[in-house]
Amino acid sequence: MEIFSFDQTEANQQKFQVREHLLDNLKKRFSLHGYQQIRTSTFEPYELYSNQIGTIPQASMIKVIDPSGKVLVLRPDATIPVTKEVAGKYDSFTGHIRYFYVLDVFRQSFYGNGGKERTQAGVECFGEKSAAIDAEVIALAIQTLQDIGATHFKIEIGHANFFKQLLAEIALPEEAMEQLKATIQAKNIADIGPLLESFAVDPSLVEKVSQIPFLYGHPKEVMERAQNVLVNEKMRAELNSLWDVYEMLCTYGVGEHIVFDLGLINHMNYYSDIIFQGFVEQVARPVLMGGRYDRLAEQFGEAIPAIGFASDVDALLAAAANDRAIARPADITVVYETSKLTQALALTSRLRDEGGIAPLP
Ligand SMILES: N[C@@H](Cc1c[nH]c[nH+]1)C(=O)O
Repeated sequence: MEIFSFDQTEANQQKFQVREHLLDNLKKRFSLHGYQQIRTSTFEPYELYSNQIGTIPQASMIKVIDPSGKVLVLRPDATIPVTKEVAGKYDSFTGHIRYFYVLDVFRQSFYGNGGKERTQAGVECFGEKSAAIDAEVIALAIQTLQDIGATHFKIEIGHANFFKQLLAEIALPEEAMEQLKATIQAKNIADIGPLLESFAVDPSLVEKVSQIPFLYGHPKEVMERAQNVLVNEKMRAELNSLWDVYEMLCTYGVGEHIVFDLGLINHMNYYSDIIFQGFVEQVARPVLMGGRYDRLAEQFGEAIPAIGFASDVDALLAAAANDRAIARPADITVVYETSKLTQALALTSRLRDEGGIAPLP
C-alpha cells in the first residue's frame, strides 16, 4: 500500500484524492448491489486463525503481544472474521446476507514482494450455493473493473478441488506434493514429469497431471481438453458446475472476459468450489481474487454456503484506464457578482443537497 499522508506534494495529493474517489465508487457500487458495509477489528486473537482448519498459512501472519502476554494478529484476511460475525448471528437471518468491506489486511509478504499491508475492498454473500449466485458475484467483480474504465481484462476461473482429486490418486510425501502444486501453479511443465517419475507414479497419472497447466484458455476448449484428465464423477461434476456459471456469465454479456484455468491455486485454503482471479492488462498481479468457501462457517458452528471476492485497491488504481475514469468531474462552479452573494449561497446549498458538488462560494 502506498503511503500518501506524509508527502503532501501536489501530485501525491492528487493521487490520494483519486484513491478516495475509487473507494467511494466501490462503496456505491457494492451498496447498489445490496451489500451492507461491515468492519472487523484490526487486531484479532491469534487463535481465530491458528485454530481453524483450512484458513491461512500461519507463517503469513503478523503477530503482536498485548501487555497480558496474549498473542494477537493484525487482520491477515477479512473473509474469516466476516464469516465468524455472520455465523454468530445467523439464527436471526433468513435468505441472503450480503456484506462489503474496505479494510486493510496485513501479511508478512504479499505476492513475495515484501509489502505487508494492502487495502482490500470486497464483498461476501452468504446463504445460497448456486450457479446463479456465483455468476452474480463474478459479474459484480467484472462491473468494478468496468467502473474503472478497464477494457482489456480477464477473469480466470478454476476450481479449488479439481486437480486436488487427481493428486489424491497419487501417494506423494507432503513436501513433494507441495512442490508439485507449486510447479503446476508456475506452469513449469518440464518439471512435472521428472518429479512424478522419481516417485514411480503410474505413467497414465503422470500424463494426466502434466496436462493440468495446459487446461487454460477459452472455457469451451478447456472443457473439451479437460475430459482427458477426469478420474472420477466428482471431477466431472465440478467441471460442469464451472460451465453452468460460465453460461450465466454469458447471459450477463460478460462471457468474453472469462477464461478457465484448471491449474489455478489460491493460497487461502478455505475455498471449496469455484475460485477466480481478475487480471487487467499491464498490471502484473491479480487485481481481485475470490471464490466459494462453503465449509468455513462450520468452524464457527454454522453451515452457511458463501462466496465472495476482494479487490486490491492499489492494484485497481494502477489498472484504471486513467484518473478521469475514477475521479468525479468537478460538478458545478457557481460564478456570482458580489451583490448576488445571498442567491449564490442559496443556490450552492441547494445543489449540495441534491448531491452535486459546488465548491464555491
Ligand atoms: N479473502 C480473500 C478474498 C476473498 C473474499 N471472499 C472470498 N475470497 C483474499 O484475501 O484473497
